[in-house]
Amino acid sequence: MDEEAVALRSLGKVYGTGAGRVVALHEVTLDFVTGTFTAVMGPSGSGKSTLLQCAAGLDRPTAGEVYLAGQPLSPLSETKLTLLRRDTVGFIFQSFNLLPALTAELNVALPLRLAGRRPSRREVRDVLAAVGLADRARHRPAQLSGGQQQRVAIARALVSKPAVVFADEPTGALDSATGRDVLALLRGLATGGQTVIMVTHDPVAASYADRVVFLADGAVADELAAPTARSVADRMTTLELAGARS
Ligand SMILES: Nc1ncnc2c1ncn2[C@@H]1O[C@H](COP(=O)(O)OP(=O)(O)OP(=O)(O)O)[C@@H](O)[C@H]1O
Repeated sequence: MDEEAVALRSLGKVYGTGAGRVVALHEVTLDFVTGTFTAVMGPSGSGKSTLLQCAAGLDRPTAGEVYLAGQPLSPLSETKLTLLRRDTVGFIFQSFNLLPALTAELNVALPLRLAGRRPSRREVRDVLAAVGLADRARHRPAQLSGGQQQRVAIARALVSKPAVVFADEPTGALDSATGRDVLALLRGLATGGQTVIMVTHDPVAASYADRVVFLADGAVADELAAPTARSVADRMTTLELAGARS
């Protein structure tokens, strides 16, 4: 399975028991080929965030298997899983989770320091430059705009050069111009050989991907290759109408 950076096999996730039981994912089988950019879309509650959390090894599925870099996750202890995540994946969330007391460069360096490495200033400055923040390295989050903070968070996710980048609504809090910059950056990562998996509600954001996977009621409802904003929006309307009828 070396061509797939991430593979999901008959993945299931059930939350709660009895009357409070929710089936968030059911029999989801998907491959995310190395060097591709996939957008995951679907109505609210369709299981997008759950899929991302399970695929990234942040949450355990209740059925099926996740393969990350060819490695099945279910046999791994929490410690081994943490190490694999640290070496393999980067996360970008809508909330930036930067440490307010640290400068941009210290925020970016943090994951490497936590992994016991002492990153060179050059390494950190290069990744800040890649997100267009070369001149902001010494600024703290409160001295940066929302878009700049998101780019610091992206630099932090990228500094360890992860094989797989997971992004949950990465442009949700950004204005459209900054959002486009972030999407172009994610597109560039995939072109450079990293694998990007992004949850979004926005057809324009999805159009930057190579493929869109549509979820409905915790299952894969459809896929679209070479998406355009128009084709994604049309497909979503069709799925929503089908959902409203069922
Ligand atoms: N920790 C939890 N406990 C119980 N139910 C949960 C939990 N997390 C998610 N769910 C339920 O699982 C289903 C899928 O949720 P999920 O957050 O994955 O959907 P989503 O497609 O990301 O939604 P949204 O677009 O609104 O963020 C929903 O019915 C949700 O209420």
